[in-house]
Amino acid sequence: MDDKKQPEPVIIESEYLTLDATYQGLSLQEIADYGKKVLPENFDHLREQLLKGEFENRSEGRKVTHCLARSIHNVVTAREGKNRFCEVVQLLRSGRWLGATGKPITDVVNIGVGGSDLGPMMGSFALKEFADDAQLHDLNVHFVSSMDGGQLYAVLPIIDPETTLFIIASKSFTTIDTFANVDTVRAWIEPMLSQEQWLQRHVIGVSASAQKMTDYGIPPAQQFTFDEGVGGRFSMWTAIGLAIALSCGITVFKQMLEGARAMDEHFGSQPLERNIPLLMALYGVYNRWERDINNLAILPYDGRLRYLPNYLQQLDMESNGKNYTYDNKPIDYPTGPIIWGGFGPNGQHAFFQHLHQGTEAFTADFVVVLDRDSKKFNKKVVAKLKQQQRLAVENCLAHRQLLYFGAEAAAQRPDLAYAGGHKSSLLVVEKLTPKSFGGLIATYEHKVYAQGLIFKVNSFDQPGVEKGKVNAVDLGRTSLLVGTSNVKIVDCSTRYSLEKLHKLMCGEV
Ligand SMILES: O=P(O)(O)OC[C@H]1O[C@H](O)[C@H](O)[C@@H](O)[C@@H]1O
Repeated sequence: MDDKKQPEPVIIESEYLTLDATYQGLSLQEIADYGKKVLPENFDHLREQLLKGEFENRSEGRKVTHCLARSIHNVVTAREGKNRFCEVVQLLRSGRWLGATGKPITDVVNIGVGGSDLGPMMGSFALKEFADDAQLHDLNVHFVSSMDGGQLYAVLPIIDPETTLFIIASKSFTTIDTFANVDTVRAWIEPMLSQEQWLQRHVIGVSASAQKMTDYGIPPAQQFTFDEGVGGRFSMWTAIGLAIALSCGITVFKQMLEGARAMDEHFGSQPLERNIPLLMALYGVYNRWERDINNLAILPYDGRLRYLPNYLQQLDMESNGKNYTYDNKPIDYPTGPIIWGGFGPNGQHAFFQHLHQGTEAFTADFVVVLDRDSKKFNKKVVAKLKQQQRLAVENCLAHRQLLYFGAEAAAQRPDLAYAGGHKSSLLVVEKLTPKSFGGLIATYEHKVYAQGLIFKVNSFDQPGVEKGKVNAVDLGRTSLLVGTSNVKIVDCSTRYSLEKLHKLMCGEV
């Protein structure tokens, strides 16, 4: 197979990140020529518009402004115009924020879903070890997103209403999942605190709508807003990232923004042949259109990045999973792929068998971090941890090599034949730092943007999800009617479960 010949190296370095696209099996010249064919003629202008916050999100009638959000100066309360964000982070991290009964806050629960959960959770987890050690007070940060209350079930027993603060994170401040969790919390605090006490000392709201937070009863000094033009899946750079700042400190948060800004600069200034997000976008489109591969596995080989696949799933699939163009014409060609994946080293012991010898086509992004420092352990332990990091990198390289080149089997062992030929990229981060992390996430944002332009979709709306929400409300109304004569359910499968649910709720089963 041609594909398995020694490929030409395609290795592009940037400040925090290297893209090794050698195993995409297309030379730099070939992918650059492809780019010239598929990129819109005015790509340079559109790229500049994005970076300046001037790109038009047509269906929602506003500009796309997440690149402007990458500055701590923008993470302020709209109300007071001063940097209350930093102040609040410092108060909470130093134990000087007291609850209504005078006890310091020890636990913070971020209640949000989608973009109001995935970014803050990923960032807090990835950057925890960089937490500013000078803090006097240890703050535990928890995440609750699921509408079924399953996560609350686990968190409520380990926190105390008197020492817990809740971040209600919701761009729209209407999402039912989030407010279902908040309602349960409001019932839970009752024996210890009044609703008034809770709102005054135990809640921070983050939303694009100050009015909705005020209507909800959140004091202005505990409200953080951000621009409507920042989509939910692009909002971790705004006050939605409060949980990251609380977990790791304001310096870490600022450095993360700085890393993202450096990648904005790279994306905006580098020619196609040296532009990492753009090359990633082009290889992705090539795999989708020319090789007919419908999925991309995200495989981080560093435990700190274990939530990256979940995050990128929303970023990419909600942005480019579209079958209509930005000017509302039906699309008859493939658009964004299915994004899936998981923590690479553990995946080796779980789903990699299918990658090596299954019958489906896929592509993958392997993400490795070469080295790590830790001031938290003695020299001997640090040396061991470095060896572990190296072990993970070597495993990553070995598997991806086998996936690309395959292996011949001896005549008597056909089960050991690996067809190979699987295309992948390798993203190399020398050391995971707040800056390189910010740069990595911004790389994917720009990749998704460039692909959206090629697919001719609006990457910044999500009407399918919104229709799903409306249907869920309708079904909820129908559900209440089950058991009465005027119920209208469209299909037998939905009827079966609703009737069973109704009986359970009425105690008939
Ligand atoms: O932040 P919120 O307004 O609560 O929205 C949370 C999530 O809900 C939705 O269903 C959207 O599809 C997501 O893009 C969004 O991140």
